[in-house]
Amino acid sequence: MRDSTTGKLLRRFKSKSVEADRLLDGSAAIDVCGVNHFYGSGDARKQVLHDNHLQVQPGEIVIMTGQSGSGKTTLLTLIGTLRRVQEGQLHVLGEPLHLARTSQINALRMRLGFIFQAHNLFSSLTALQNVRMALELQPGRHSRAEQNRRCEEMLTAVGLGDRIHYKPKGLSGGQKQRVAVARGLVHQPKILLADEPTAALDEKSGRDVVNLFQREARERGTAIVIVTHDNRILDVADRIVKMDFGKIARDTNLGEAALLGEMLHRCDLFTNVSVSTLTSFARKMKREEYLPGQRIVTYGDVGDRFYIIREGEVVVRRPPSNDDGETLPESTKGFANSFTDVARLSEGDFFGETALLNNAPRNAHVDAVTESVTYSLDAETFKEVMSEQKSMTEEVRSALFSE
Ligand SMILES: Nc1ncnc2c1ncn2[C@@H]1O[C@H](COP(=O)(O)OP(=O)(O)OP(=O)(O)O)[C@@H](O)[C@H]1O
Repeated sequence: MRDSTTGKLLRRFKSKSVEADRLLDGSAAIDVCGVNHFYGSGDARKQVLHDNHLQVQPGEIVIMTGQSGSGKTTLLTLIGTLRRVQEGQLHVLGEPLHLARTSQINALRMRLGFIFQAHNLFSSLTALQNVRMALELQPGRHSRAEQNRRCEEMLTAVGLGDRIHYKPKGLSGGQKQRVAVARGLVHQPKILLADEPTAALDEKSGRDVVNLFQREARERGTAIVIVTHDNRILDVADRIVKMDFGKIARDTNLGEAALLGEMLHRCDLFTNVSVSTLTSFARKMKREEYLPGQRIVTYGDVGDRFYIIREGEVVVRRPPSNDDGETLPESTKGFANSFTDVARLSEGDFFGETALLNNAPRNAHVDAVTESVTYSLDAETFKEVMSEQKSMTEEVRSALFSE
C-alpha cells in the first residue's frame, strides 16, 4: 500500500512532461557562475554564498569540503533545483536555472539523483518500493517487472540484496542510508548530488558505495558532487573543492596535483622530498591564469607565494642597477621605466622563492608573455615543504655518516 503523501507526490511529478531533455554537447553538466545566496529578509537578511564559480564535467566526481556553515548544502541544493537561484547564473544539464520556469525545473529534477543526510525514506514502503519511487517518477519507460529487476540489482549492489522487502523501521541507520543511495542512482541520473552519503556507514559499506559512484561516473558519465567530511573517501574524487565562509576557496584537480607533484620534484629546492608528499602539498596550490602582459609579481611587494609555471611563458624584469650590480634607489629618475628583462621562464620553471627564503621584498617584476597558468604555494606551506626537504637532507646525511 502506498501512503497518501507518496501518491500526491507521484501525481504532481507525473503530470509534468519532460521538457528539458537537452543534450550536453561537450559543455559542463553543472556550471555555477557568480552565484550569491541570501537567507532571511529585512534586517535579518544574511548573505551565505558569495560569488561562487564552479564547473563540473560529465563523468567527474567532485568532493566538496569545508567547515560547518560554510555553505556547502546551500550550494548543493541550488544545483539540485531545491532552491531558487537569487543572484548569478546556474546551468544544470544546459538548463539555465536562473531563468527556468517551474515546469522546466520539475522536468530537469527527474534527471538528477539525490542522496540526503536525512534519508527521507517513506516508512510505509519497503526498501524496494522506496527505491522504485525514483523509477516511477520517470515518464513511463519501464514495465513494473523491469522496474523491480533494476531496483533489486541496485539494492544488491549496495549490499542489501537480502533486505529488499524490509521497511525502514527494520533497517539500521547504515542500511537506510544504503537504500537512499540505491534510490539516488536507480534511474541512472545524469547528475548525482550526495550530502554526506557515507556518514552512517562502516568502512566496508562506505567503500562499496563510493566504488558504485565511481562505476556510474566512469561507465555512464554521471557527474557526481559529494558533500562530505569523510576523509576515508577523498581518494575517489577527481577534484576537491573547499568552501570557506560561503565561497569556494580552493578547487584542486587531483590528476593535476600528481602532475604538479612531479614538477615540484624536479625543482632543485625539493629534490629530496618524495613525489607523493609533494603531490599532497600540490593539492594546496592555487591556480591562476594570466593574459599576455599581465603582472604576476611586483617588485618591492611582500613575497608571500612561491610559483610554478604550468603553461605559458613569463619574463623576469629587474630594476636598474649600478656597475656593482646594486639596485638603484627607487627615487632615481626614470626608475620605473628602466627595468630590464633578465630571464624568460616557461612550463616547469619556478619563481618567487628568493623573497620567501630571505624574508625580503620581491626583487623583480614577473610578467606573463603569453597566456599563462601558474600554481602557487602560500608562504606557510612553502616553509612546510622546505622543512620536509631539510629533514630529508639531514636523514640522507646521517645515513651517509653512519656507513
Ligand atoms: N534555511 C535557512 N535559513 C537561514 N539560514 C540558513 C538556512 N540554511 C542554512 N542557513 C545558514 O546558511 C549558512 C550556510 O549553511 P549550509 O547549511 O549551507 O552550510 P554547510 O557548509 O552545508 O554546513 P554543514 O556542514 O553544517 O551542513 C549557515 O550560516 C547556516 O546557518
